[in-house]
Amino acid sequence: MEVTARAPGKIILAGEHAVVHGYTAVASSIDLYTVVSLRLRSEDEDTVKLKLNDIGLDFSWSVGRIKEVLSHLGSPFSSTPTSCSLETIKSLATLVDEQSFPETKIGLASGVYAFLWLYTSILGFKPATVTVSSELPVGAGLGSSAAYCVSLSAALLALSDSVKLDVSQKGWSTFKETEAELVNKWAFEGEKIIHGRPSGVDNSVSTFGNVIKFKSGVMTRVDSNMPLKMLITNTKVGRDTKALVANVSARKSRHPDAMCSVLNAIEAISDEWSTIIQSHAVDDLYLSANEEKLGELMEMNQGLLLSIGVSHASIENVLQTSMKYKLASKLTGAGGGGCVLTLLPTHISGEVINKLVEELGSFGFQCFSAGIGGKGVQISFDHSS
Ligand SMILES: Nc1ncnc2c1ncn2[C@@H]1O[C@H](COP(=O)(O)OP(=O)(O)OP(=O)(O)O)[C@@H](O)[C@H]1O
Ligand SMILES: C[C@@](O)(CCO)CC(=O)[O-]
Ligand SMILES: [Mg+2]
Repeated sequence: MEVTARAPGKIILAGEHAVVHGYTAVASSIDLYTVVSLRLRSEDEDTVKLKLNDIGLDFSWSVGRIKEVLSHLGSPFSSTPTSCSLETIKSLATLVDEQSFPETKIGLASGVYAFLWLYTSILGFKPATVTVSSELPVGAGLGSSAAYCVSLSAALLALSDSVKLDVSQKGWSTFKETEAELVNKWAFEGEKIIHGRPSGVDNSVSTFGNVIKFKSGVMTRVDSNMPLKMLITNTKVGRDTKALVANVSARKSRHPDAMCSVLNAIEAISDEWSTIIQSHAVDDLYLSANEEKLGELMEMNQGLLLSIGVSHASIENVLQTSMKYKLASKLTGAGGGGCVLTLLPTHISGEVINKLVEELGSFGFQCFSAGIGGKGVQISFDHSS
């Protein structure tokens, strides 16, 4: 039996970083997916194989070796969502090191630890082949880590005893609410291994899809009534969410009062975002006025993100370029490089967009658009294998 799970990436419309400290963020899923396929192997094959197509790495562990390395920690682990201890991460690192992880890709190792933790906790020691491939740029602010953890958790749970699914269904299907919550909780545990201190907004929007508001671990669905179009520019400057989040926390402990004021201002921006996108446009004039307000909110949010230290010269370059066309932009996700959003108002001409994309392209940046606010995680069973 083979199962395939796909989980969407996301854009943060307002409130990244602030959300880590208990302030509101607004996020939306996008129609770019990470896809995980999981095939259980017969017991005599005795290996767990992981193929990470986007980063060009393959792993293969014998089940016996995994048991040997983890048994002193009390594995098989609890099959309910549990945090991975530091001691366990050290043992998982042993399993990864034995596969001669290339030094140049060492920043990607935590994703493999997250896989091993989710795998051994949810499926125990069943031999299997797991393949991951993604339409999302990895480590660029579009929630690749969350889409990875959500799609992995979904595929693993789909073939576990913790979830009872109708395997006769054909095509993509969604999870029931309680099952989706379980997927989300496991994905959060995976995100903790990759991020250190995730707020939970990324895995929640990847699991449940659409537009959400998120504060202090609590998700509220936002009924968006506005057609939103964003140009996404990938600066291709590599960055690491874990390090950026840690830097913001350090700045907060150095300047608690100033940072508190900034984070409060970001929360006010998120709240206004969610009010505006929920309102029904009565006519074109009303829609244009709301688009202008969202543009201003993006400019203010970006200014505040600069003040907490997560912008980057490449991001500022995108802002200045889009400003020449009177368009508002902000970074999305953790910043420090990665992707920038530019709001494309309904009545913008195709000619302006083409010129902007060409100019951004001349700096080596890559522009694309994505559908905003689609479904969350889905699964599909293949009965032929
Ligand atoms: N398709 C993938 N294959 C393998 N590992 C992945 C994949 N997608 C994400 N990862 C893991 O997630 C890490 C990137 O996560 P990170 O949080 O830094 O970036 P992001 O999630 O793309 O951006 P943001 O958190 O700002 O939205 C990688 O280093 C890797 O460990
Ligand atoms: C930077 C951050 O706020 C968003 C990353 O997409 C981190 C988080 O919320 O976990
Ligand atoms: Mg991430």
